[in-house]
Amino acid sequence: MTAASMDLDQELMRAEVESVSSDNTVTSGTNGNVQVVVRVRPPSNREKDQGYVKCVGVDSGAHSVTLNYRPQPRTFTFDYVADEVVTQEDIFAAVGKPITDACLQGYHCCLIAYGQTGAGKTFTMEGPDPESSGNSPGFAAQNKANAKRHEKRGLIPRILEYIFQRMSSEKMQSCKDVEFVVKCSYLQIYNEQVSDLLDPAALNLTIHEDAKAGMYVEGLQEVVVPTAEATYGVFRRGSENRHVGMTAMNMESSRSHSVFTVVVESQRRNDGGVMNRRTSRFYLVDLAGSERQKHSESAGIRLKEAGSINKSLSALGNVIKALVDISEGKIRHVPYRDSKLTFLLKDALGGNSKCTLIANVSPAEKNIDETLSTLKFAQRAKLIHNTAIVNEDMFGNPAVMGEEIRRLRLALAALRANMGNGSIGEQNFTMINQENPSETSRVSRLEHIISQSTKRSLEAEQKLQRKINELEGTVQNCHTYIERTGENPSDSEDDH
Ligand SMILES: Nc1ncnc2c1ncn2[C@@H]1O[C@H](COP(=O)(O)OP(=O)(O)OP(=O)(O)O)[C@@H](O)[C@H]1O
Repeated sequence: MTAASMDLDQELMRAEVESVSSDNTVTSGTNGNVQVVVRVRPPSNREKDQGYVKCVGVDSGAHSVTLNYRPQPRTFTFDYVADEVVTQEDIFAAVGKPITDACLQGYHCCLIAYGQTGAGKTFTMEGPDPESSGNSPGFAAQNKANAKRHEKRGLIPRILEYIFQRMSSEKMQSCKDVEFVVKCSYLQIYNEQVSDLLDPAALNLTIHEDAKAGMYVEGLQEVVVPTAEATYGVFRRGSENRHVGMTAMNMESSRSHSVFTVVVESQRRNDGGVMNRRTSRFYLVDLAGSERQKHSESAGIRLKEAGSINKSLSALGNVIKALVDISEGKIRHVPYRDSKLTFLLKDALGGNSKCTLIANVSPAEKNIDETLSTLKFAQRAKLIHNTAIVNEDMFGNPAVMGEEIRRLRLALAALRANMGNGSIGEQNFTMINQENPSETSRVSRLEHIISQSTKRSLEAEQKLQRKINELEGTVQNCHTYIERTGENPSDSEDDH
């Protein structure tokens, strides 16, 4: 077995293990629906002072949340539910780790925090505000106070740590060539305008769509980052710019959507010289507060903000609704272009990406209507079906790649035979998909790799053929010249 085939088999085995992981992990199988998590935060001091009444019950075993709504309680089931005692470490283990593993395998990923203002979105994504207890980077637990903060750090610092840890252990363990490059960028969408949080002068940027690269923002700064600490430093710098902007414009954090993007590029060379290059993009999204805006109380800047937030969150709701209709077999136009947020997140919602939504809610009865609306939104999002693929290219010597293609075709044929079906028609494929999803996912991964390799190999062969044609043309010209003049052109060149 070649090194490349061992890599592939290990990769496929890992994907399979992940799709059958334990109940308390939000799994990241090869394809599937948006994963939805609900997190209920503890009551705040303010809620306690105002006569706190609890209205949310969590059954973590049944993955359900019950809202004591009158006259009828309402129960919702999700992929994972976290009550107020669930720690930041638990959330990372259940939600952050599986999606980061998928990102490191080459899938585009997206983690979105949704919920009303004060429901715990920023706490979940980042941890407590560093301003409130010194400017600790959230990594090193140098003293007692820091150790407490360290424990409370949110998903973003933990994800960054994990990405770099896994990359360095792969580099250490692997005897083959492997290179990683990590880049990050940070933007916010405020009043339907995209601005660069790493470059405060870059305002009103434009979002574009590219057939190969997907969605991208023109002029957005992308920083190459060597370590988790450096990446977190970039994130903190952007978050500080967000705060400066907020004070200048007198807005609260929940008035803008922020998107921190981490891009992981990897390149692995196997013994045969075939290169495997993967690029995955990980969006970490902290949305504006989802509470309904009271237009009558808003004026000036607030009115404009309220309008923009309503527009983008209702556009998000409409996109989700259309996608759910599509997953139920209806033909629908998906209005991604109705807001900057939905256009930017086009791939993450219903496209080539794995997506986890964390719906944050307050446990207090006074917020029961907002909580119900968050839970309904989250329940709808659960029905969105994404088709994520590993974003990889293979390239190298055409002969070696030809051998690789042959090997992959054989592996595919063996898999198909294993499924008791020599040629898989569309109908059979769907049937097998239902019966044996893990085998099918192996087949679709192999098919994707074969199609990518075939494309690369064809390109390399065409290039080689063009070179051969060029050389043959030159040789022919030389013969003609010699026949006509009796001179060898290279001799005459030497004369000058
Ligand atoms: N699970 C939790 N455990 C302890 N405290 C929490 C938890 N979730 C949130 N909090 C606290 O609740 C308060 C509000 O949380 P946070 O700022 O994260 O809300 P938010 O949804 O991001 O609000 P906004 O939309 O205004 O940005 C903060 O003081 C935060 O520390």
